[in-house]
Amino acid sequence: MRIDIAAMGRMKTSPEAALVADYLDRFAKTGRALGLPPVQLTELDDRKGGGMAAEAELLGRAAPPGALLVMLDERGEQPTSPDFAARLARHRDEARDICFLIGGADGLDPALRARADWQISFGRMVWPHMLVRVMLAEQLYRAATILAGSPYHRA
Ligand SMILES: C[S@@+](CC[C@H](N)C(=O)[O-])C[C@H]1O[C@@H](n2cnc3c(N)ncnc32)[C@H](O)[C@@H]1O
Repeated sequence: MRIDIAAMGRMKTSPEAALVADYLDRFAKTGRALGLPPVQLTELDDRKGGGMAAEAELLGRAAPPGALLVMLDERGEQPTSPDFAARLARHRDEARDICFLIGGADGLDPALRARADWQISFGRMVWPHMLVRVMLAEQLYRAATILAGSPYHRA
């Protein structure tokens, strides 16, 4: 199994970048004993400014062939953290690769969204894509702690 995040835009040195690195590091450490691999983050730039369609092309190419495509979108499902953890464990047990896709300022192209195996929303409000990376990294770490039975997730 591999777990990827493919996201539009490059994070410079910033509080968001530090948080993403910290949560992904914690995920790697907690996930090791659970058979969950470290997350690979791919940052994508559309230098030619080709819009959503060009971004969709880049995001689609960044996903490993055959990976489950999980798209972050405010119109998606809103799973609970334990549901998210259970789904992660299911795909680990199936040895299925997972690729999370996060759009840029204009969002994910509808044609790309039509290819999603799962669309996840962090609420109906729109968040800046860099914060969505932080939230996803935190939820991955939270999922690992839930699967490990550690007390981080108290709900
Ligand atoms: C600034 S948002 C783009 C918003 C865009 N106007 C749209 O309609 O999709 C950039 C990216 O952040 C992610 N995102 C923003 N809000 C989200 C939310 N509430 N839940 C999940 N992902 C979200 C999505 O991947 C989105 O493509």
